[in-house]
Amino acid sequence: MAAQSTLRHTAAEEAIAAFIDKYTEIIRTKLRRTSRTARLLSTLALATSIILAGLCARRRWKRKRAEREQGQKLVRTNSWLHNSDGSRTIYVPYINRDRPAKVVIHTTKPLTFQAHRRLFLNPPRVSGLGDGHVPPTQTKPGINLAFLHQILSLMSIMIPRWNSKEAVLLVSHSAFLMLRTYMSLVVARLDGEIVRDLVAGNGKMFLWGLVKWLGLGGFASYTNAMIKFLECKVAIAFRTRLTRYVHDLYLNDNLNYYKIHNLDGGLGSAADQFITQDLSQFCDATASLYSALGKPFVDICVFNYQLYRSLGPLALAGLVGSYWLSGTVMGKFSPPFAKMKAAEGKIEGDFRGLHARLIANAEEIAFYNGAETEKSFLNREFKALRDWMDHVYRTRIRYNMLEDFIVKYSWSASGYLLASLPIFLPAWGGLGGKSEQAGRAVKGGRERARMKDFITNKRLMLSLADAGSRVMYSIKDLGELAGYTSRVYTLISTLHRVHAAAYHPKVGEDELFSLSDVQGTTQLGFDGVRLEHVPIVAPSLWPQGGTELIDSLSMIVRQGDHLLISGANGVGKSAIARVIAGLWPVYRGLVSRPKANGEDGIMFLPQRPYLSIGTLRDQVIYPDGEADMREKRKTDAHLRGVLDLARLAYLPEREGGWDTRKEWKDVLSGGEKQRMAIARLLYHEPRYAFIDEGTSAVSSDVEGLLYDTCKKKGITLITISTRASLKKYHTYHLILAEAEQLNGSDGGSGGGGVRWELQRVGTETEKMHARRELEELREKLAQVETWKARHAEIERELGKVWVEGAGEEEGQPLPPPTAYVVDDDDDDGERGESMGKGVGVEEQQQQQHETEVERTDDEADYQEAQEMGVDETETEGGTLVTAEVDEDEKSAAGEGSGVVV
Ligand SMILES: Nc1ncnc2c1ncn2[C@@H]1O[C@H](COP(=O)(O)OP(=O)(O)OP(=O)(O)O)[C@@H](O)[C@H]1O
Repeated sequence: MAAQSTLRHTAAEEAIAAFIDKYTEIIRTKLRRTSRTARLLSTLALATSIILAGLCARRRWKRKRAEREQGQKLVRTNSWLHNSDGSRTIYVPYINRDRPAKVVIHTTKPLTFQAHRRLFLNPPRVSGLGDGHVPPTQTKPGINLAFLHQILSLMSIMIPRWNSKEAVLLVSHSAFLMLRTYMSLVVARLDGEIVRDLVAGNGKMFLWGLVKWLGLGGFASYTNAMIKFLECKVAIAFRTRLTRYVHDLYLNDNLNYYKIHNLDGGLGSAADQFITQDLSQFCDATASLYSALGKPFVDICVFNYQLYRSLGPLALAGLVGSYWLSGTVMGKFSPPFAKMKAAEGKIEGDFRGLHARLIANAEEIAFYNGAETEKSFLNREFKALRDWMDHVYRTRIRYNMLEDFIVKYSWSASGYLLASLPIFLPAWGGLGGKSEQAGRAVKGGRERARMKDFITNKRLMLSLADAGSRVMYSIKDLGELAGYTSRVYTLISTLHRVHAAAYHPKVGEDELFSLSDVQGTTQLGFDGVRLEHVPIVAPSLWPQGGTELIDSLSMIVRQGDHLLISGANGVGKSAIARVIAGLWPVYRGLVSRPKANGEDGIMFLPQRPYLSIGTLRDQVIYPDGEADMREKRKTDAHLRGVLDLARLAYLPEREGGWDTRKEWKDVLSGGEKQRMAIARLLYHEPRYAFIDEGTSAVSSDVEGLLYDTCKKKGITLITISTRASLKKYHTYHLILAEAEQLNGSDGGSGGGGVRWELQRVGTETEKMHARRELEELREKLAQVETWKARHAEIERELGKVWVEGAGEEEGQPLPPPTAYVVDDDDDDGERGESMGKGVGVEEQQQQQHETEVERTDDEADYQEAQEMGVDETETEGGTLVTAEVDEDEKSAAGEGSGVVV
């Protein structure tokens, strides 16, 4: 054996050596024939190309390394890159890879949205999705024409071009599906052959059949795995397209993310459920249905043809008949899966929404100790979900029974029947029948031929039954897909409606101040903030009309004219900011404002400070990212200066640097959050800024400094506050108040009874107003003096009544008025006076009763005054100040005696 192996080894080596010699000789001969110069040149070319390839490889490696480092830095700083074509490059950290993945995101073009409006806002009448009017009315989800229109419309987003990645994935998926069908055919034939050889006792062929079987099995397994893989890839690709499209439509300058909840209301409060869960389920269902329907469809065509050939036309008619019957019966008894899925999505969304609310408001709920109440809300919602799921499962039992019986048993029975055709009715039995007739002549070969044909046909029929059952099961899946499709279509059509402001009422149904009644104009690019005859209206959800807060407001704020807007709670102060920011519609009149948000434009600081996810740096520069900051040539040192001005210089050290990531809304205190908002203002340096109660939690000394800093930076401030004390930092004062509270106003009046008045701070008119107010206060004070005198008089009289004791005359002494301290010194004279006046018992009792009533009223007033801690409000030189109650005056007013004026 060893000698044999050595021999074989030597032979192999010799063969290799001969091969090398042969080709070396060829090269040598060729080289000998070429000239010296050619040889030199080719050597040079070879060396150059090697050097160039090396250089390229090095450069490529360097670029990759720089890219990787940049990616890691961008991930750390929560930032991205702007590309010249308007796209963004972001780096996504992989969980089990040290390198982040690079993703380029292209924003959907406005033209694409316009082109798609036709599909989502003006569906064809035949689809039954509304009557051509926008917004389209909702249809019941189901397998109908509306479903066809919806899925085709969504397909135009998911597969935008025939050469897109998604189309390529689908084509490869289809190729593998067809390959698997072909393999099933080959397997069916091989199965028949193996059984035939086994029955015939042909061992060699039987073993060879097994080898082929195993080889085929390996390839079939690969095909199946690829089908699954490509199905998932298609689902992810669809989801990526749809999610990016929805995000571009949802989060843009038109503020659709605000309007969809606050103005349109078409999605309820669960847009997140639509975008996350429903969208993902829709994509999974579409991709799996493609393979669930695509493969069985191909299978059915191919296997039916094969069976037609081997079993004859009667078998084909039988097969088609059994499909038709099964489809009709199952269709009749099928529950409305689409509707059920759509309803399930909604209830799931509501439940999830409640949990999201709990997380967002955890601190507030914890302070109120509201866990029990929140739990009962959650349990109630979950019960609704559970009841619904119970109902769905119960409905499914009947359908599953029917489905199982039809697919597993009735089809196999008909399969046996059809397979017996060539045996019992050979004339009608196709190829099988013919071979049956031929086999009768060959003794012994008949059984074997029958066996082979039967096994092949049985396998074909099994595959056919499998394909048919998948089609039948897919009817249910198709119904569920219709439910998801309806939800996703509703999401995108609602977004298109909000984006295009496509609100058209039916004739004669236009409500005042509804979304279809928006007639105002917004002028962007104005250097200032101007409102001309603009009604301030709190909008209601479409199609209801809004509530008018102020009927016509006109004002103008120019550079350097700082304006304070004050008024009672709920009067509509923030509403003005909402109208100017474009959150609420301009129903009438003209609104002019700067175009840009932020630098050189306008900025709005909302009442509730917002802190984003990300690093500490992101909190200061929001809504900019680090890339924007670098583009503006601003550095961390600049940010430190900004924080210093906002009195937050200690934050970077305390929190461990600029790149620290935390849940900032929980980390920063109320005042710190407000100062962070001011820091943002100082970073962006806009020309105009709305500050809505932006310093209410900041101490008054720091408040003054912040205002001065902002003004020094050239920011024109428009402050919204209930505190008139902020007036000293402003040039103008817009007062909003109920009509009766605003005397001598030369402003406008609101339909809701709200009037407005614009005053210049510190002018003669304002001083006059202040003087008038002072006069009124003095008058009130004089009244107080009169009340004091009257009170003393009553006390004296009461004292007399008590001492003389009218009850004594009756033999029933009156109980002493315990709340009153009787001054003995004064008593005698007054008692005499009283007696002299001859006050009767009844009269005295009446007097006492009246005094007690008066005392009760006065005590209530006093308590109120004490709770407020202030006595009256005075106006000095255009600044409202509050005067504390003078302690002496308090006691004089009866604190000591228990009587208050
Ligand atoms: N999204 C909304 N939809 C409908 N009405 C709203 C909406 N937001 C506020 N309102 C109503 O509009 C009115 C004015 O609200 P606004 O927030 O402007 O009050 P405000 O004067 O700023 O009060 P505060 O001093 O309490 O902040 C209130 O009656 C409020 O209930």
